[in-house]
Amino acid sequence: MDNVLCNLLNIQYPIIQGGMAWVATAELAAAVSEAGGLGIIGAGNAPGTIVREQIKKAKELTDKPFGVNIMLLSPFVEDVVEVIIDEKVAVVTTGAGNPGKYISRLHKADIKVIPVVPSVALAKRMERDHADAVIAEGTEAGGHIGELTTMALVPQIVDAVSIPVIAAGGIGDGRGVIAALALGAVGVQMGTRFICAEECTVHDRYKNYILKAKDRDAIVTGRSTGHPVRVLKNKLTKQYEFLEKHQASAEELEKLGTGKLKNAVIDGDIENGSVMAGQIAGLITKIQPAKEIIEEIMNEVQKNMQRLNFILK
Ligand SMILES: O=C(O)COc1ccc(-c2c[nH]c(CNC(=O)Nc3ncc(Sc4ccccn4)s3)n2)cc1
Repeated sequence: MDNVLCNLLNIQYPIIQGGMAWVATAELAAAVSEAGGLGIIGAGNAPGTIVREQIKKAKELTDKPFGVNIMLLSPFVEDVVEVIIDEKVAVVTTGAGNPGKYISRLHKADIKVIPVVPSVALAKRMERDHADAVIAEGTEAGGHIGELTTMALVPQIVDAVSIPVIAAGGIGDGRGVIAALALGAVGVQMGTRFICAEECTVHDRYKNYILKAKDRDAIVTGRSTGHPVRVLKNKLTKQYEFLEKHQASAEELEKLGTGKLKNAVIDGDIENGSVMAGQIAGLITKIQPAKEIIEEIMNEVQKNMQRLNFILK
């Protein structure tokens, strides 16, 4: 497609898969890239050695461009940046912090840098720091989130910066893609929908918990710690809410949450693990190959654009 994002990243469709910690492995990233989107490996809190293994595996699975997401709360960020440069990864997205100090080093290695931003202020700072684009992620998203909705955040960032804006948060089908483009975005990033891709390696119980989720099941915990995270309701969130209600310390809350994403993703413990997912979970009804997800979404875009043209003429 002749689209700003497709031309920037050399991809067929303006669809990026979210680089979710523990969830976005090489298998998922390669399948999304093979299908014409941009697959992203989620570095999460993993050390450089693990990230390098994932990059090498993705290179075996696809010749198409793929990226790596750097989670800026990780203790291994410096090491991961060096591995990404050494492995000549095409694109880096970043989350949960300000990547400003890494951008010039990544650009020197001819790597595109696309930070996730939850606010206009950070989007403007990223433009000043020469980011190639920004992902404006609304609070509807799963995992670590900001406070503004996608509907409110995206147009304000589009008006505030001149670099391309990608919309994320609460987007799960062709209607969401059209809405994002209407708000001025050049493409979308989706996380929760791709967790339900066949190639995603999370435990089946995690995927099925998303399929069973209703519109109000994706709730926010941890606001009191300064690191709000959106997850699906379960026993863990009830424990978390009890502790937050009784003014537990940030350390106690941190202790409760540590390692819980892995428990859900690897062990399939959907009751006591952290089942990170966005508010769009209630819209997702099936597990499909990544190629089928992307083709279905692009068909919905075409069909709904015709419907819109009809209504608006
Ligand atoms: O430095 C500042 O000005 C603050 O900057 C930022 C603040 C927030 C963000 C932000 C919001 N959303 C994203 C992208 N999404 C994400 O990063 N989602 C994530 N999900 C799970 C993650 S691992 C984690 C992290 C915290 C607690 C528990 N686990 S990271 N980035 C980006 C920058």
